[in-house]
Amino acid sequence: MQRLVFVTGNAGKLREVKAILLQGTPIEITSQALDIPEVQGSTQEVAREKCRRAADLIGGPCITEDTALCFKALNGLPGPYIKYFLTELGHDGLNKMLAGFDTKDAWALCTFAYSAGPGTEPVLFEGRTDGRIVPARGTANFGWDAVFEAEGTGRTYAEMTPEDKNGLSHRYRALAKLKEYLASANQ
Ligand SMILES: O=c1nc[nH]c2c1ncn2[C@H]1C[C@H](O)[C@@H](COP(=O)(O)OP(=O)(O)OP(=O)(O)O)O1
Ligand SMILES: [Mg+2]
Repeated sequence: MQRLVFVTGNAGKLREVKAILLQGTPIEITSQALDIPEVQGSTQEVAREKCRRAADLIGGPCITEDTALCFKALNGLPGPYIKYFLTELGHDGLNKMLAGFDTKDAWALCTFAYSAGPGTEPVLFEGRTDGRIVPARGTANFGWDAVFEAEGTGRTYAEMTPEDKNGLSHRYRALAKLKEYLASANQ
């Protein structure tokens, strides 16, 4: 059994990561809720730096995760800053940001970072799910789930069962790569 500390302050992320990883992996996730300061920059820079700081804080191997929500009309913004946009503007405000643009296309991007311990360079695993921004639909219990309609489904994440979301989400796709990496590193 491989033990990994997932450093996150977000209960929704932890719930989904546990559900996805339970499907046949010898990885046990424990978590520490630390709110790590996040630098500005590309999604990769943000992810690397957060993981470095987390490894320093816990003094051992860990994973961290960053989620970006990227609007095509805005060249990928808000991207890694979506948390602040969501807090300040809400679901309605995110829709209004796109009012003057023809395309509501968007993508959700998840970046897991794995650090083998303090002083090591984090390795990144990205997963992306395409979709578009729509007026809120469904049970809004996690972040921007209600305003993100996943391509080809006609449903927002908030209208899906957890199983359906976890079968096609940005997080699921990134975790699949992390799982594969950990499995081969363990041989
Ligand atoms: O699947 C998702 N469906 C809907 N909303 C989501 C999802 N995943 C993250 N979110 C939200 C949480 C936060 O408002 C922002 C990401 O910000 P982000 O810094 O990565 O997360 P966080 O600060 O809440 O937790 P952490 O302690 O792991 O950094 O998007
Ligand atoms: Mg954060």
